[in-house]
Amino acid sequence: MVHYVDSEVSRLATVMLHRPGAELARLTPRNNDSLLFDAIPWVGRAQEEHDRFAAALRDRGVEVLYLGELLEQTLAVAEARAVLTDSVLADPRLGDSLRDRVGAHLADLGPPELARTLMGGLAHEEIKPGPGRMGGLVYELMDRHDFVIDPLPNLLFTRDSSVWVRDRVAVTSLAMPARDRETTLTRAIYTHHPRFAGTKLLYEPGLEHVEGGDVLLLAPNVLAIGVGERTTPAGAERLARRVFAAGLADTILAVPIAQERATMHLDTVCTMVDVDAVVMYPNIADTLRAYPVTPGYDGEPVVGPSRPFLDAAAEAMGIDRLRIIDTGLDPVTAEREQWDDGNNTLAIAPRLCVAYERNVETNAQLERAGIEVIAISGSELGSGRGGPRCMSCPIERVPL
Ligand SMILES: NC(=O)NCCC[C@H](N)C(=O)O
Repeated sequence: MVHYVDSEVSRLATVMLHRPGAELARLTPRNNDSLLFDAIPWVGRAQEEHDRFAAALRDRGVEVLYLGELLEQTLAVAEARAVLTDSVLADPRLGDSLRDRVGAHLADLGPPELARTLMGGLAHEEIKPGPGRMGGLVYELMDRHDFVIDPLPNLLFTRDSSVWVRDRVAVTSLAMPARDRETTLTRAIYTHHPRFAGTKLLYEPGLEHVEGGDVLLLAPNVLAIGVGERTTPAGAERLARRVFAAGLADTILAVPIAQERATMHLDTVCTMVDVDAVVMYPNIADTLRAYPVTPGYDGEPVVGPSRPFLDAAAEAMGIDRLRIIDTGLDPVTAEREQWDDGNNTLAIAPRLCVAYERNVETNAQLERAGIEVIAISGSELGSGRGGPRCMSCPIERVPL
């Protein structure tokens, strides 16, 4: 199997998506903020929207892998099952008595039900009764709707929990507690699923925070890493060190972005739509800066002075200039469409991208610039604040 990605825009051959399921039905007005959703999605409609997204990719010859199916197949491997079960049982909130009871519940589940539970969580009222399995004080003091295993509604955004750089995969280190456990699943898939046998990990959970939405493969030897609400400077530095040690790039641009929800990742303000073009939030285009990081003689990252991002990117990519296509037409439309993931396009070939249909002005700008847009509906999917790029983890692109 070929698993190789060295650009944002070359022809997409294989991608990992996650069809949203029971974990979205866990969202309520009481927990949606902490679970990082801005509204309560209509689950059935979100699934329809997602199915159309997947169909649009398949229609263009892209192989779509589903995280849920890969997880289920991974759980057939005894070691993976043990690792993943232990990871939820390690939660200190459980206490020993409830841990025993939850452990017995999980032990009774086959791979499909266990996969559903690891993704969708487990509520107090769903634990199977059993002789001698009481659950102790923790169980008694919980509300019946409380989670014994938290659901993972943001699995939908497969971009963030792993990112491929050439033939290696970085299993990331997610910053928000609501997403922390996602990488136990992606790590198990890449480590134990037969399809990924022999894959080398470039990064691991538990290291300094890095999220995939902050990593852009600007050109085969050039990465941009957003540093803001999610990826920390220490995370960018650690990833740079590892990328250099593996010889995967010769320049990394560390790009500070505002630490706000609207700009939680670099791909919320800028994504590539051609080898030399990005769709970008105009309100920051002139102020965005980059610190070029290159390998020193001993492989240690050497940091250069900060420069305007667009200049630094063009120079590192070896092109005259990076073309910019603006979000929206005016500052207010741009702000609205940036919030609704107008910048968050998924290129499936140079000058061909998937985007949310609601961002009418941005999509028109793209078309005017010669970029074909496959418009998908995302009224429900977007309630988690992520667009087509966030919802996709490219696993193979034809090398440029
Ligand atoms: N790359 C991205 O921008 N991903 C979107 C993640 C949205 C999710 N609700 C989160 O807050 O992490």
